[in-house]
Amino acid sequence: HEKIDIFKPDTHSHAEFGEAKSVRYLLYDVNPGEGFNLRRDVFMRVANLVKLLNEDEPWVLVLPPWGRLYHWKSQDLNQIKVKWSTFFDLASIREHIPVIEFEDYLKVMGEEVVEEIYYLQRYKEGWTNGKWEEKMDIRECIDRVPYQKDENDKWRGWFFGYENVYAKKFACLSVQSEAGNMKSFLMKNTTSRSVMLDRAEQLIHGRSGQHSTKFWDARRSMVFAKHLRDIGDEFRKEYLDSTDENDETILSNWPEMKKNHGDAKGGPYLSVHLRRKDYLYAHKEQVPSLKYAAKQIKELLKKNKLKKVFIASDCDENDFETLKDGGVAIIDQWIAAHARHFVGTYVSTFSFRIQEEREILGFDPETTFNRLCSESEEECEQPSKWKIVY
Ligand SMILES: C[C@@H]1O[C@H](OP(=O)(O)OP(=O)(O)OC[C@H]2O[C@@H](n3cnc4c(=O)[nH]c(N)nc43)[C@H](O)[C@@H]2O)[C@@H](O)[C@H](O)[C@@H]1O
Repeated sequence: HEKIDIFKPDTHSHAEFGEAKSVRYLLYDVNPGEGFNLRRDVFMRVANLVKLLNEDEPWVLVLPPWGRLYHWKSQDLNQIKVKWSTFFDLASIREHIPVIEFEDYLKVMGEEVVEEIYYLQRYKEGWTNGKWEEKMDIRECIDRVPYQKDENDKWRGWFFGYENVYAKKFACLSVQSEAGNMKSFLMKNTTSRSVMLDRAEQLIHGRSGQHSTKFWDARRSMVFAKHLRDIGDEFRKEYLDSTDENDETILSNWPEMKKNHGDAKGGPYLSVHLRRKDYLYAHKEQVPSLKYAAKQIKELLKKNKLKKVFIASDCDENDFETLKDGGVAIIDQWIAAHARHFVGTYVSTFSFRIQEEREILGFDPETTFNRLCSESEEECEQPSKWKIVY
């Protein structure tokens, strides 16, 4: 067994639970159609479930390798089985909860196995009398599930592209529940060393939603990997006259970093997240034409007395050769997060994650919770201000 330092001193150490309780592993996956930034949101929900579990039992969250993402179109790059450390700083995440990469999990298990899988689904009958009620029950599978039993009674599925992995047990679980309430299910109904929740996006934030410190602790722990931040910082310095010292955006170890709104000044540029592709038809009414976007950008530059603009976009002109698509997107987010003024795209989770990053850095919310409008909107409602709480 490879020795990996997954238990940080401030989380519960294995020894604290006594020898009787051995470490258990929670795995999860998300609906294949979901993009990178919604997946980050699902991570926060599952992370806080693991946080709760660790109050009673030592559980480690197994980070689902990235891959097969609908938006990652670069053909020539090998974009499956991508480790979390490619994008995030695991030491920072471990300040919140114990986590392990899937590859390391397989080494620890010594076998390519997931012991039990629960495929989360809705209730067939929907919400009864239209009221939200917390519940979960093992039920027949409603939709066709992406797991099949082979001739040796092994459950086969995607498993992030690891072809030999199998599960011993499989069931569909209807849920109408916030992530934290899975704790009692896991503690009462499962005993295996490893349990996987597929379609984890079915679980909602609930009480650990955007207004809670729990949400923000998980969010703050998701620090981008240093090698990506460095590329973003290099670009800021070279093209945007932006450094952390001048802009008052110095990042410290997240548990100690508590900024006030307005502490951060930001680099002397405007940043825009201009979402195109599927949004051009999915949100036709709220997404501007390029011409109208340009008009708004010009006005914002004038209003904020800025001369430079950084545009993050998924439009086709993007042509980066050596970085994985996820890496480029993170650098875009990083640079956009450091601007003096930001404007995003209607309901894009990509924009939401930039807004959160700016909250962490300590920007005035007025410079953050903004979006572009389309020419057809009579009232252009601006995004809700999800302010950081400590
Ligand atoms: C309609 C829904 O929209 C949701 O998208 P939305 O929230 O914007 O945000 P994401 O879930 O991140 O998905 C959008 C993906 O498109 C790329 N992308 C978008 N904007 C940029 C950008 O400025 N720069 C770069 N480099 N890449 C960008 C990137 O790969 C990103 O993860 C999706 O999660 C759902 O799957 C669904 O399609």
